Amino acid sequence: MLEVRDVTKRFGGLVALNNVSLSVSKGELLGLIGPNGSGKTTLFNVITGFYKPDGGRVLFKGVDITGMRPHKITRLGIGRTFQIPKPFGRMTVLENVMTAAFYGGNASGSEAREIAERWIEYVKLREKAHQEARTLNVVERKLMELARALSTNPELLLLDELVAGLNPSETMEVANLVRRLVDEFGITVIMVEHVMRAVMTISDRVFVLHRGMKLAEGTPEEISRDPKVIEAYLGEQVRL
Ligand SMILES: Nc1ncnc2c1ncn2[C@@H]1O[C@H](COP(=O)(O)OP(=O)(O)OP(=O)(O)O)[C@@H](O)[C@H]1O
Repeated sequence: MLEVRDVTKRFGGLVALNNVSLSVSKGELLGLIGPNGSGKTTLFNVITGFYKPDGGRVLFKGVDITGMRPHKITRLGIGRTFQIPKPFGRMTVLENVMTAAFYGGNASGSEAREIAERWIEYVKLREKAHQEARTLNVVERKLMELARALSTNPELLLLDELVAGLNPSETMEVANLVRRLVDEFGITVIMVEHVMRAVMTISDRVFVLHRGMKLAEGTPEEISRDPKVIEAYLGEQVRL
């Protein structure tokens, strides 16, 4: 479904991604982890066209999408959430999600409403659908962000720290919603996450970035006992 081949991205003298290769199969949930500043968000930005890589290629379903504009990539079937959601605060939840379906998913007006309502229901925000987005709390904003990404009708969904800032029970609730997207809807997911319990519980496979390079890749069990990974995280407040 997705193939990242030897991608390099520099910011001035800083090499944020150094020859990174990664592939994801259809229906897989890949956890993407790594200490702060290891290049996770940069990789998402390269895949979704927000950054043009300095080297390497990105292929989606066999099509070379390297350097394509973000809206075009969305329409090809790659959706994403952002680490810091920026909703239209004075628009309602429904309007926010409909906008994503309309512009990102290319749906007509009535279709957009139907799609938006379906995903709002899925993320359990139905009771808030007619409230302004600015009235939502942290969890609800995250869920609305997820509904917006889903409304663009993605085959591949990139989630950037979706559960950051949530309490442990909210975290597992949202993590389970994500797992169901894969199991019930066949959506392929790459999830960047610092909350190890969530990543290790729901991922099929985990990919570890460290200083812009691949450090390790394997099942959650393999990764949590990999000495290289444990060392990379030493000094960070994470439990593998
Ligand atoms: N637009 C930019 N301009 C300059 N440097 C950048 C830019 N975006 C990212 N970087 C740098 O690239 C490196 C990788 O950053 P990135 O945000 O991808 O890491 P991350 O793994 O997502 O980190 P975190 O877990 O803290 O979100 C960091 O050193 C960061 O400061």
